[in-house]
Amino acid sequence: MSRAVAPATLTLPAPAKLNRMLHILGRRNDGYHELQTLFQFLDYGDRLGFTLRDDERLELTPATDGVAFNDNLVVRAARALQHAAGRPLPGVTINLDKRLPMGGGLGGGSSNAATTLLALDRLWQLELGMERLAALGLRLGADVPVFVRGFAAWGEGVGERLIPAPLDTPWFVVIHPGVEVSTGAVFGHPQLTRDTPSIKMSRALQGGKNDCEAVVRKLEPEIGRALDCLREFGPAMLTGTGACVFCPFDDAERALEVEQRLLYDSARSSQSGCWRIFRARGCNISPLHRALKTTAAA
Ligand SMILES: C[C@@](CO)(OP(=O)(O)O)[C@H](O)COP(=O)(O)OP(=O)(O)OC[C@H]1O[C@@H](n2ccc(N)nc2=O)[C@H](O)[C@@H]1O
Ligand SMILES: Nc1ncnc2c1ncn2[C@@H]1O[C@H](COP(=O)(O)OP(=O)(O)O)[C@@H](O)[C@H]1O
Repeated sequence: MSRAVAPATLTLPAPAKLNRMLHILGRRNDGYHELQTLFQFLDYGDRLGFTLRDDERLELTPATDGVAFNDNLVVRAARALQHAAGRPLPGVTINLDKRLPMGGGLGGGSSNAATTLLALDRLWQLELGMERLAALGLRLGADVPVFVRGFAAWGEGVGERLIPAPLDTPWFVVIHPGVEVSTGAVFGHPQLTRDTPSIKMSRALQGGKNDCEAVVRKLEPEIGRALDCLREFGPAMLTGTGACVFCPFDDAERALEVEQRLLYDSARSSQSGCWRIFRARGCNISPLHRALKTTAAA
């Protein structure tokens, strides 16, 4: 049977995610927390370009600010695939066009890792399959599997048990309040709510809360200010462990109006003076998977 010729170059999106709600049910023996969450993608994110090389080197351009080469989730994902393949593979130059704020609760690093796994699986013609790729992803971070699988999902466990979630797909106005919170600091906080009873997805789809909000407000009051500001316009929430907050709108025009109002007002509302505000549409199929379907050989 003849195989399709694999492309030598691929350019693909690495979308952001939002947690439309996030409950913490308890703490496991290994210290990780059992969650229930609704993941949804945004049609906004980073972009990665992959070009096969004539040698065996792995290159990443430009360097990611504040992240060492060997710690970069893009590099770790490429190495995990090389290891799984168990045979020598051509090198690759990876270009990362970073737009998502790091540590913002938008899952940028995890999304970069997932895009790398799927792109190199195709370029290197490994055909490892979804289950293997999601399992490799989980070793890189709890949020990687949802980006690998590519459907909006009800996530349980640490977010690795995923079933498709029929979420509405509003427009969102997102604020990055110009501060950072560490995921570890939130999960390690003594006052974190850790005893929310388990619910069914159908109930979560009716609207929910983020159990990290109270602790995140304590750790970074600027995030609380951004939330309060957005709540003047609708049911705003925190994504993941922050720092980003978001508010859904049924129509694009209203989202644009709110975005512009916030851009105008943010100098007054913010204390950090560096809020970043953007608008994006929620999607239940990842832009990565849409692009992979349509990307032909370069
Ligand atoms: C909470 C979520 C929800 O989407 O959002 P983010 O705000 O980080 O995007 C994620 O599950 C985060 O996943 P991820 O960002 O990969 O977390 P990791 O780097 O694996 O974890 C950092 C640290 O947070 C703690 N941690 C993380 C996840 C979890 N379910 N329980 C935990 O206790 C652990 O102490 C861990 O060492
Ligand atoms: N390619 C990458 N992009 C972003 N962050 C990365 C990357 N590689 C490693 N990291 C590390 O992962 C951490 C979490 O990043 P990110 O996934 O963007 O945020 P969050 O988990 O809050 O949604 C960053 O603070 C950074 O140290």
